[in-house]
Amino acid sequence: MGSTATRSIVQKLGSAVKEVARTKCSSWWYTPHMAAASRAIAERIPLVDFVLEVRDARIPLSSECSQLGDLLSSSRRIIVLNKIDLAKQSAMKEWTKYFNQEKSPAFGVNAHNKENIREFLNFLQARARELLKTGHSGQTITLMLVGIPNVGKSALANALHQVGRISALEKGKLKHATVSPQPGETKNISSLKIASHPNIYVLDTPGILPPEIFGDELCSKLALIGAIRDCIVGKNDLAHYFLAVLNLSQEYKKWSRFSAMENVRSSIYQEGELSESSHVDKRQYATDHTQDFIVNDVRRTLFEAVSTFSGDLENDKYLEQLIEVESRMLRNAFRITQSEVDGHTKIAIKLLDLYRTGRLGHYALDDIPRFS
Ligand SMILES: Nc1nc2c(ncn2[C@@H]2O[C@H](COP(=O)(O)OP(=O)(O)OP(=O)(O)O)[C@@H](O)[C@H]2O)c(=O)[nH]1
Repeated sequence: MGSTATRSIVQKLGSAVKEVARTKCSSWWYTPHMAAASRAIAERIPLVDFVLEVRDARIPLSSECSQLGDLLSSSRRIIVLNKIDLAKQSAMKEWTKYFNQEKSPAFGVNAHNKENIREFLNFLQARARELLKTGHSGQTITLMLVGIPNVGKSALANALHQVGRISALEKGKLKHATVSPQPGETKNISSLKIASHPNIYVLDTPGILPPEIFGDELCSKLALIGAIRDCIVGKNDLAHYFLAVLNLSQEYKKWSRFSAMENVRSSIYQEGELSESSHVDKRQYATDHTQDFIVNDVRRTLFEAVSTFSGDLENDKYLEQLIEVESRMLRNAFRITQSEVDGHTKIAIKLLDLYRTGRLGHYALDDIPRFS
Protein backbone atom coordinates (compact mmCIF):
# COMPACT_ATOMS: atom_id res chain seq x y z
CA MET A 1 0.00 0.00 0.00
CA GLY A 2 1.28 3.43 -0.63
CA SER A 3 1.05 3.73 -4.43
CA THR A 4 0.40 7.13 -5.93
CA ALA A 5 -3.14 6.10 -6.87
CA THR A 6 -4.04 5.27 -3.27
CA ARG A 7 -2.38 8.40 -2.03
CA SER A 8 -4.60 10.43 -4.30
CA ILE A 9 -7.74 8.85 -2.78
CA VAL A 10 -6.24 9.65 0.59
CA GLN A 11 -5.62 13.26 -0.39
CA LYS A 12 -9.31 13.56 -1.12
CA LEU A 13 -10.06 12.00 2.24
CA GLY A 14 -7.70 14.56 3.67
CA SER A 15 -9.85 17.47 2.54
CA ALA A 16 -12.87 15.76 4.10
CA VAL A 17 -10.99 15.33 7.36
CA LYS A 18 -9.95 18.98 7.39
CA GLU A 19 -13.49 20.09 6.57
CA VAL A 20 -14.94 18.12 9.47
CA ALA A 21 -12.19 19.35 11.76
CA ARG A 22 -12.81 22.98 10.82
CA THR A 23 -16.56 22.85 11.27
CA LYS A 24 -16.77 20.72 14.41
CA CYS A 25 -13.70 20.37 16.58
CA SER A 26 -9.98 20.44 16.04
CA SER A 27 -9.23 17.08 17.63
CA TRP A 28 -12.34 15.14 18.56
CA TRP A 29 -10.54 12.28 20.14
CA TYR A 30 -8.33 14.31 22.47
CA THR A 31 -10.75 14.87 25.34
CA PRO A 32 -9.68 16.17 28.78
CA HIS A 33 -10.13 12.57 29.91
CA MET A 34 -7.60 11.34 27.34
CA ALA A 35 -5.15 14.08 28.34
CA ALA A 36 -5.47 13.01 31.99
CA ALA A 37 -5.07 9.33 31.06
CA SER A 38 -1.91 10.13 29.05
CA ARG A 39 -0.40 11.87 32.08
CA ALA A 40 -1.37 9.05 34.45
CA ILE A 41 0.16 6.44 32.11
CA ALA A 42 3.37 8.44 31.64
CA GLU A 43 3.73 8.77 35.42
CA ARG A 44 3.37 5.02 35.94
CA ILE A 45 5.72 3.84 33.22
CA PRO A 46 8.85 4.23 35.38
CA LEU A 47 7.16 2.22 38.16
CA VAL A 48 6.30 -0.93 36.17
CA ASP A 49 8.61 -3.78 35.19
CA PHE A 50 7.52 -4.14 31.56
CA VAL A 51 5.47 -2.00 29.23
CA LEU A 52 3.44 -4.01 26.72
CA GLU A 53 2.81 -1.62 23.87
CA VAL A 54 -0.20 -3.06 22.07
CA ARG A 55 -0.44 -2.32 18.37
CA ASP A 56 -2.85 -3.47 15.69
CA ALA A 57 -1.16 -6.18 13.58
CA ARG A 58 -2.80 -4.70 10.45
CA ILE A 59 -0.84 -1.44 10.94
CA PRO A 60 2.20 -2.23 13.11
CA LEU A 61 3.81 1.16 12.45
CA SER A 62 0.79 3.44 12.18
CA SER A 63 -0.67 2.14 15.46
CA GLU A 64 2.43 3.12 17.42
CA CYS A 65 1.64 4.89 20.69
CA SER A 66 3.64 7.89 19.55
CA GLN A 67 3.02 10.39 22.32
CA LEU A 68 4.71 8.23 24.94
CA GLY A 69 7.79 8.68 22.76
CA ASP A 70 11.06 8.18 24.63
CA LEU A 71 9.32 6.65 27.65
CA LEU A 72 8.73 3.55 25.53
CA SER A 73 12.10 3.28 23.87
CA SER A 74 13.73 1.10 26.50
CA SER A 75 14.54 -2.54 26.94
CA ARG A 76 11.47 -2.87 29.16
CA ARG A 77 9.11 -2.36 26.22
CA ILE A 78 7.58 -5.35 24.43
CA ILE A 79 5.56 -4.69 21.29
CA VAL A 80 2.39 -6.79 21.14
CA LEU A 81 0.95 -7.11 17.64
CA ASN A 82 -2.66 -7.96 18.47
CA LYS A 83 -5.46 -9.05 16.08
CA ILE A 84 -3.15 -11.21 13.95
CA ASP A 85 -6.30 -13.06 12.84
CA LEU A 86 -7.27 -9.91 10.88
CA ALA A 87 -3.82 -9.18 9.46
CA LYS A 88 -2.05 -10.53 6.41
CA GLN A 89 -0.56 -13.75 7.79
CA SER A 90 2.38 -13.87 5.40
CA ALA A 91 3.63 -10.50 6.70
CA MET A 92 3.61 -11.34 10.42
CA LYS A 93 6.95 -13.17 10.54
CA GLU A 94 8.60 -10.32 8.69
CA TRP A 95 7.16 -7.78 11.10
CA THR A 96 8.46 -9.63 14.18
CA LYS A 97 11.83 -9.95 12.49
CA TYR A 98 11.81 -6.23 11.70
CA PHE A 99 11.04 -5.22 15.31
CA ASN A 100 13.60 -7.64 16.71
CA GLN A 101 16.25 -6.12 14.44
CA GLU A 102 15.17 -2.74 15.76
CA LYS A 103 15.88 -4.11 19.26
CA SER A 104 12.20 -4.03 20.20
CA PRO A 105 11.02 -7.54 21.06
CA ALA A 106 7.64 -8.19 19.40
CA PHE A 107 4.99 -10.86 19.87
CA GLY A 108 2.05 -11.48 17.50
CA VAL A 109 -1.18 -12.57 19.18
CA ASN A 110 -4.92 -13.01 18.77
CA ALA A 111 -6.66 -12.09 22.02
CA HIS A 112 -9.58 -14.36 21.13
CA ASN A 113 -7.44 -17.48 20.75
CA LYS A 114 -6.74 -19.34 24.02
CA GLU A 115 -3.78 -21.29 22.66
CA ASN A 116 -2.18 -18.07 21.45
CA ILE A 117 -2.76 -16.42 24.81
CA ARG A 118 -1.18 -19.38 26.61
CA GLU A 119 1.96 -19.03 24.45
CA PHE A 120 2.00 -15.31 25.14
CA LEU A 121 1.66 -15.90 28.88
CA ASN A 122 4.55 -18.40 28.79
CA PHE A 123 6.65 -15.78 27.01
CA LEU A 124 5.77 -13.15 29.65
CA GLN A 125 6.48 -15.53 32.52
CA ALA A 126 9.89 -16.36 31.05
CA ARG A 127 10.70 -12.63 30.85
CA ALA A 128 9.50 -12.15 34.44
CA ARG A 129 11.71 -15.00 35.72
CA GLU A 130 14.73 -13.57 33.86
CA LEU A 131 14.12 -10.23 35.53
CA LEU A 132 13.87 -11.80 39.01
CA LYS A 133 17.17 -13.61 38.43
CA THR A 134 18.92 -10.34 37.58
CA GLY A 135 18.31 -8.76 40.96
CA HIS A 136 14.71 -7.49 40.91
CA SER A 137 13.92 -6.21 44.39
CA GLY A 138 10.42 -7.67 44.96
CA GLN A 139 8.61 -10.92 44.19
CA THR A 140 5.84 -9.31 42.13
CA ILE A 141 6.17 -8.31 38.50
CA THR A 142 3.93 -5.62 37.03
CA LEU A 143 3.20 -5.26 33.34
CA MET A 144 1.34 -2.32 31.87
CA LEU A 145 -0.65 -2.52 28.63
CA VAL A 146 -0.52 0.76 26.75
CA GLY A 147 -1.61 1.74 23.26
CA ILE A 148 -3.95 3.70 21.07
CA PRO A 149 -7.71 3.03 21.41
CA ASN A 150 -9.35 -0.19 20.24
CA VAL A 151 -6.21 -2.27 19.69
CA GLY A 152 -7.45 -4.87 22.17
CA LYS A 153 -5.73 -3.98 25.46
CA SER A 154 -8.73 -4.90 27.61
CA ALA A 155 -9.40 -8.07 25.61
CA LEU A 156 -5.77 -9.10 26.18
CA ALA A 157 -5.91 -8.27 29.90
CA ASN A 158 -9.06 -10.40 30.30
CA ALA A 159 -7.70 -13.26 28.20
CA LEU A 160 -4.39 -13.37 30.14
CA HIS A 161 -6.32 -13.28 33.40
CA GLN A 162 -8.61 -16.10 32.26
CA VAL A 163 -5.87 -18.48 31.12
CA GLY A 164 -3.53 -17.36 33.92
CA ARG A 165 -2.28 -19.86 36.44
CA ILE A 166 -3.94 -18.34 39.47
CA SER A 167 -6.34 -19.84 41.99
CA ALA A 168 -10.06 -20.03 41.28
CA LEU A 169 -10.61 -17.80 44.31
CA GLU A 170 -8.39 -15.07 42.88
CA LYS A 171 -10.15 -15.32 39.53
CA GLY A 172 -13.57 -14.98 41.13
CA LYS A 173 -12.52 -11.91 43.09
CA LEU A 174 -11.20 -9.91 40.18
CA LYS A 175 -13.21 -7.67 37.89
CA HIS A 176 -12.96 -7.85 34.13
CA ALA A 177 -11.80 -5.04 31.89
CA THR A 178 -14.44 -3.52 29.60
CA VAL A 179 -14.14 -4.71 25.99
CA SER A 180 -15.98 -2.82 23.26
CA PRO A 181 -15.78 -2.31 19.48
CA GLN A 182 -16.04 1.48 20.10
CA PRO A 183 -12.77 3.31 20.83
CA GLY A 184 -12.27 4.95 24.22
CA GLU A 185 -14.38 2.63 26.39
CA THR A 186 -11.67 1.95 28.99
CA LYS A 187 -11.83 4.87 31.39
CA ASN A 188 -9.52 3.89 34.25
CA ILE A 189 -6.35 2.00 34.96
CA SER A 190 -7.24 -1.40 36.40
CA SER A 191 -5.15 -4.32 37.59
CA LEU A 192 -5.65 -8.04 36.91
CA LYS A 193 -3.56 -10.89 38.25
CA ILE A 194 -2.35 -13.19 35.48
CA ALA A 195 0.14 -15.55 37.16
CA SER A 196 1.51 -16.86 40.46
CA HIS A 197 5.10 -17.98 41.26
CA PRO A 198 6.10 -15.34 40.47
CA ASN A 199 3.06 -13.15 40.92
CA ILE A 200 2.41 -11.16 37.77
CA TYR A 201 -0.12 -8.37 37.50
CA VAL A 202 -1.19 -6.64 34.33
CA LEU A 203 -2.46 -3.06 34.28
CA ASP A 204 -5.06 -2.25 31.65
CA THR A 205 -5.08 1.43 30.65
CA PRO A 206 -7.31 3.72 28.55
CA GLY A 207 -6.34 4.07 24.88
CA ILE A 208 -4.46 7.28 24.14
CA LEU A 209 -3.70 9.30 21.01
CA PRO A 210 -1.76 12.51 20.45
CA PRO A 211 -3.77 15.76 20.27
CA GLU A 212 -3.06 16.00 16.55
CA ILE A 213 -2.68 13.27 13.99
CA PHE A 214 -0.58 14.31 11.04
CA GLY A 215 -1.22 12.82 7.63
CA ASP A 216 -4.46 11.94 5.93
CA GLU A 217 -3.40 8.39 5.19
CA LEU A 218 -2.64 7.82 8.88
CA CYS A 219 -6.11 9.14 9.80
CA SER A 220 -7.71 6.76 7.30
CA LYS A 221 -5.81 3.75 8.63
CA LEU A 222 -6.64 4.61 12.24
CA ALA A 223 -10.31 4.96 11.36
CA LEU A 224 -10.27 1.71 9.40
CA ILE A 225 -9.05 -0.24 12.43
CA GLY A 226 -11.49 1.62 14.70
CA ALA A 227 -8.95 3.64 16.73
CA ILE A 228 -10.75 6.89 15.86
CA ARG A 229 -14.41 7.20 15.02
CA ASP A 230 -15.48 6.81 11.38
CA CYS A 231 -17.19 10.20 11.36
CA ILE A 232 -13.81 11.93 11.66
CA VAL A 233 -12.93 10.73 8.17
CA GLY A 234 -16.50 10.14 6.93
CA LYS A 235 -17.98 6.69 6.37
CA ASN A 236 -18.24 7.04 2.59
CA ASP A 237 -14.67 8.27 2.18
CA LEU A 238 -13.45 5.53 4.46
CA ALA A 239 -15.25 2.88 2.42
CA HIS A 240 -13.67 4.35 -0.74
CA TYR A 241 -10.27 4.19 0.91
CA PHE A 242 -10.86 0.52 1.71
CA LEU A 243 -11.93 -0.16 -1.89
CA ALA A 244 -8.75 1.50 -3.12
CA VAL A 245 -6.72 -0.80 -0.86
CA LEU A 246 -8.64 -3.83 -2.06
CA ASN A 247 -8.35 -2.91 -5.74
CA LEU A 248 -4.59 -2.53 -5.48
CA SER A 249 -4.15 -5.86 -3.70
CA GLN A 250 -4.49 -9.43 -4.91
CA GLU A 251 -7.09 -10.48 -2.30
CA TYR A 252 -10.07 -10.28 -4.65
CA LYS A 253 -8.59 -13.07 -6.81
CA LYS A 254 -9.45 -15.56 -4.06
CA TRP A 255 -13.13 -14.94 -4.72
CA SER A 256 -13.19 -16.23 -8.30
CA ARG A 257 -15.17 -19.29 -7.20
CA PHE A 258 -18.16 -17.05 -6.34
CA SER A 259 -18.38 -15.79 -9.90
CA ALA A 260 -20.68 -17.53 -12.39
CA MET A 261 -18.73 -15.73 -15.10
CA GLU A 262 -15.54 -17.39 -13.90
CA ASN A 263 -17.27 -20.77 -13.54
CA VAL A 264 -18.44 -20.65 -17.16
CA ARG A 265 -14.98 -19.62 -18.30
CA SER A 266 -13.32 -22.46 -16.40
CA SER A 267 -15.77 -25.05 -17.71
CA ILE A 268 -15.13 -23.94 -21.30
CA TYR A 269 -11.36 -23.86 -21.00
CA GLN A 270 -10.89 -26.84 -18.77
CA GLU A 271 -13.57 -29.07 -20.32
CA GLY A 272 -14.90 -30.09 -16.96
CA GLU A 273 -11.57 -30.99 -15.45
CA LEU A 274 -10.60 -29.42 -12.13
CA SER A 275 -7.52 -27.29 -12.59
CA GLU A 276 -4.65 -27.03 -10.14
CA SER A 277 -5.93 -23.62 -8.99
CA SER A 278 -9.45 -24.98 -8.31
CA HIS A 279 -7.88 -27.53 -6.01
CA VAL A 280 -6.05 -24.76 -4.24
CA ASP A 281 -9.28 -22.76 -3.89
CA LYS A 282 -11.16 -25.71 -2.45
CA ARG A 283 -8.46 -26.39 0.11
CA GLN A 284 -8.28 -22.77 1.02
CA TYR A 285 -12.00 -22.43 1.66
CA ALA A 286 -12.52 -25.80 3.31
CA THR A 287 -12.50 -24.07 6.68
CA ASP A 288 -14.58 -21.09 5.56
CA HIS A 289 -18.04 -21.88 6.90
CA THR A 290 -19.59 -18.58 5.84
CA GLN A 291 -23.17 -19.34 4.99
CA ASP A 292 -23.91 -15.73 4.42
CA PHE A 293 -25.18 -15.24 0.89
CA ILE A 294 -24.74 -11.50 1.09
CA VAL A 295 -21.05 -11.83 1.96
CA ASN A 296 -20.54 -14.16 -0.98
CA ASP A 297 -22.45 -11.80 -3.26
CA VAL A 298 -20.24 -8.93 -2.15
CA ARG A 299 -17.11 -11.01 -2.82
CA ARG A 300 -18.43 -12.03 -6.23
CA THR A 301 -19.35 -8.43 -7.10
CA LEU A 302 -15.91 -7.14 -6.15
CA PHE A 303 -14.16 -9.98 -7.97
CA GLU A 304 -16.14 -9.31 -11.16
CA ALA A 305 -15.72 -5.53 -10.93
CA VAL A 306 -11.93 -5.64 -10.53
CA SER A 307 -11.18 -8.53 -12.86
CA THR A 308 -13.21 -7.09 -15.75
CA PHE A 309 -11.89 -3.55 -15.34
CA SER A 310 -9.40 -2.71 -18.06
CA GLY A 311 -8.02 0.64 -16.86
CA ASP A 312 -4.57 1.01 -15.30
CA LEU A 313 -5.18 1.04 -11.54
CA GLU A 314 -1.90 2.84 -10.88
CA ASN A 315 -3.56 5.80 -12.60
CA ASP A 316 -5.71 7.78 -10.11
CA LYS A 317 -8.41 8.51 -12.65
CA TYR A 318 -9.03 4.84 -13.40
CA LEU A 319 -8.86 3.79 -9.78
CA GLU A 320 -11.56 6.32 -8.93
CA GLN A 321 -13.65 5.12 -11.89
CA LEU A 322 -13.47 1.56 -10.62
CA ILE A 323 -14.50 2.63 -7.10
CA GLU A 324 -17.52 4.42 -8.60
CA VAL A 325 -18.50 1.26 -10.49
CA GLU A 326 -18.05 -0.90 -7.39
CA SER A 327 -20.11 1.45 -5.24
CA ARG A 328 -22.99 1.18 -7.71
CA MET A 329 -22.70 -2.61 -8.00
CA LEU A 330 -22.52 -3.14 -4.24
CA ARG A 331 -26.00 -1.68 -3.83
CA ASN A 332 -27.46 -4.87 -5.32
CA ALA A 333 -25.11 -7.14 -3.41
CA PHE A 334 -26.16 -5.53 -0.12
CA ARG A 335 -29.87 -5.61 -1.18
CA ILE A 336 -30.22 -1.83 -0.87
CA THR A 337 -32.95 -0.50 -3.14
CA GLN A 338 -32.55 2.64 -5.28
CA SER A 339 -35.30 4.36 -3.31
CA GLU A 340 -33.64 3.90 0.07
CA VAL A 341 -32.54 7.11 1.72
CA ASP A 342 -28.80 7.40 2.35
CA GLY A 343 -28.04 4.28 0.32
CA HIS A 344 -24.33 5.20 -0.09
CA THR A 345 -23.80 5.45 3.65
CA LYS A 346 -25.60 2.15 4.23
CA ILE A 347 -23.31 0.47 1.70
CA ALA A 348 -20.27 2.06 3.37
CA ILE A 349 -21.32 0.89 6.85
CA LYS A 350 -21.90 -2.68 5.68
CA LEU A 351 -18.69 -2.81 3.68
CA LEU A 352 -16.59 -1.52 6.60
CA ASP A 353 -18.24 -4.01 8.92
CA LEU A 354 -17.32 -6.90 6.61
CA TYR A 355 -13.72 -5.70 6.40
CA ARG A 356 -13.42 -5.26 10.16
CA THR A 357 -14.67 -8.75 10.87
CA GLY A 358 -12.13 -10.23 8.47
CA ARG A 359 -14.67 -11.37 5.88
CA LEU A 360 -13.25 -9.30 3.03
CA GLY A 361 -9.68 -10.51 3.14
CA HIS A 362 -6.46 -9.55 4.87
CA TYR A 363 -4.40 -6.60 3.73
CA ALA A 364 -0.99 -5.16 4.49
CA LEU A 365 -1.89 -1.53 5.22
CA ASP A 366 1.62 -0.59 6.39
CA ASP A 367 4.75 -1.38 4.40
CA ILE A 368 7.63 -3.09 6.18
CA PRO A 369 10.61 -0.72 6.09
CA ARG A 370 13.44 -2.20 4.04
CA PHE A 371 16.80 -2.67 5.70
CA SER A 372 19.69 -1.01 3.95
N1 LIG B 1 -10.62 -10.19 15.71
C1 LIG B 1 -10.08 -9.78 16.86
N2 LIG B 1 -10.74 -8.86 17.59
C2 LIG B 1 -10.18 -8.45 18.75
C3 LIG B 1 -8.94 -8.95 19.21
N3 LIG B 1 -8.65 -8.32 20.38
C4 LIG B 1 -9.66 -7.49 20.63
N4 LIG B 1 -10.60 -7.54 19.67
C5 LIG B 1 -11.83 -6.76 19.54
O1 LIG B 1 -11.42 -5.39 19.37
C6 LIG B 1 -12.35 -4.51 20.00
C7 LIG B 1 -11.60 -3.58 20.94
O2 LIG B 1 -11.07 -4.35 22.03
P1 LIG B 1 -10.76 -3.68 23.45
O3 LIG B 1 -10.10 -4.72 24.28
O4 LIG B 1 -11.97 -3.01 24.00
O5 LIG B 1 -9.70 -2.58 22.99
P2 LIG B 1 -8.94 -1.51 23.89
O6 LIG B 1 -7.58 -1.33 23.32
O7 LIG B 1 -9.02 -1.88 25.34
O8 LIG B 1 -9.82 -0.22 23.61
P3 LIG B 1 -9.91 1.21 24.39
O9 LIG B 1 -10.79 1.03 25.57
O10 LIG B 1 -10.49 2.09 23.33
O11 LIG B 1 -8.51 1.61 24.72
C8 LIG B 1 -13.38 -5.43 20.69
O12 LIG B 1 -14.50 -5.54 19.83
C9 LIG B 1 -12.67 -6.75 20.82
O13 LIG B 1 -13.54 -7.87 20.87
C10 LIG B 1 -8.26 -9.92 18.39
O14 LIG B 1 -7.15 -10.41 18.68
N5 LIG B 1 -8.88 -10.29 17.24
